[in-house]
Amino acid sequence: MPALTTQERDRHLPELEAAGWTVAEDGASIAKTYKFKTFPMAFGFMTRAALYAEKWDHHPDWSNTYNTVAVQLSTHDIGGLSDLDVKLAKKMDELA
Ligand SMILES: C[C@H](O)[C@H](O)[C@H]1CNC2=NC(N)=NC(=O)C2=N1
Repeated sequence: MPALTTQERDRHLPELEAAGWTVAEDGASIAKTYKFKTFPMAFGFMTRAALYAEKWDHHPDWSNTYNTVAVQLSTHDIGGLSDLDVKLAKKMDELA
């Protein structure tokens, strides 16, 4: 999985930032914290996202506290961002 090119970063990252994702200072990951009304809603979101993570063999670094899910996405194999991070970020926004 290749790293996003400069042009791809310029195309995708502003859109993700507008949707509430923040790009890490080193540019190697993106993060977003989702807040739900209840724990079952937070856990339901994680369950749905987990099915895509497994299907795409691309897994989030995330944590859950009650109704909050903090997500960090990065492509560990390359130590940076790839298409899969953009794809999973968009899917998570769709599922939230
Ligand atoms: C062998 C397997 O394809 C890799 O370990 C996958 C699994 N899930 C992964 N998830 C993430 N976020 N980054 C990876 O590089 C990655 N690699």
